[in-house]
Amino acid sequence: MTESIVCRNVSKRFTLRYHRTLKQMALASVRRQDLSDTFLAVNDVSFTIQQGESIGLMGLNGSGKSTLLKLINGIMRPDAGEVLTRGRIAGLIATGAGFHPQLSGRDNVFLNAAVLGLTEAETRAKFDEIVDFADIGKHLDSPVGHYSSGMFARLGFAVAIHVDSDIFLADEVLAVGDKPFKRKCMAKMQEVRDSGRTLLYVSHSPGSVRKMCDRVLVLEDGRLGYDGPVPEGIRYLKYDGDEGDEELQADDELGADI
Ligand SMILES: Nc1ncnc2c1ncn2[C@@H]1O[C@H](COP(=O)(O)OP(=O)(O)OP(=O)(O)O)[C@@H](O)[C@H]1O
Repeated sequence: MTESIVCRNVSKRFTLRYHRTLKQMALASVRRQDLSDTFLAVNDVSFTIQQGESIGLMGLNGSGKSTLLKLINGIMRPDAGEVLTRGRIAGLIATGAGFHPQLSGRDNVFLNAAVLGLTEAETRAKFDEIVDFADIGKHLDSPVGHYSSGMFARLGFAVAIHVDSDIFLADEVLAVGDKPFKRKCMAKMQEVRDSGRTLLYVSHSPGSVRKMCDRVLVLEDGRLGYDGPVPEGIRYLKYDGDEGDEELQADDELGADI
């Protein structure tokens, strides 16, 4: 087996900023007190993912999932520990990331693909497929600064999924897309999984994680609370008690990020 992602005692610290009165600031300055609080968004997290594994990254809002993906992707550096990855990484982490607002969708496909490591010729060869998948019609030639968040996600996901990567990171992909697009994304991610690429998929939806993943990591206040099989992970999160709630169930069937 080949290791694909290794995190060893990874931590990331952020500064908590909140409003202070002028009086509080003046007093702190006189007393030479430091008014900034820091906290660990990712706290001493360790795990190993083998090439071809499909992992659901779950946890409540603010538990550190997106931060962990950014550390794996290399957008951020850890303050402690180390992150090792093997091969090319693609994915959709933050909607609109890697897009230039004043350029058209068409130009942004080339820009985004270049950022992900594709040559111009490679992008040209995949261009029609990418545009077909995004299905944003005549908006392809409008500046992306005027796009809705759903259109951003469509184009970003379309580019990322068509890059031949070894690791695919998916965060919030399904949160803003409409239902037909969500179905399309799920099908495409299943293809990614079946092709032996490593899939790390952030989701709040037990249904889509059951469908897509063979292992679950659960973050709790930045710490890795659970790492193991999917059904137990969903039970650990207490996400398995929605049986009576028709609205949640309907969303879940589609694999929506609720
Ligand atoms: N750049 C930053 N500076 C300061 N704090 C940050 C920054 N990015 C994230 N945080 C904080 O770190 C914590 C973890 O955020 P993160 O986005 O990783 O959570 P998440 O699990 O992805 O949440 P959600 O499910 O809501 O998307 C939150 O408290 C968030 O406010």
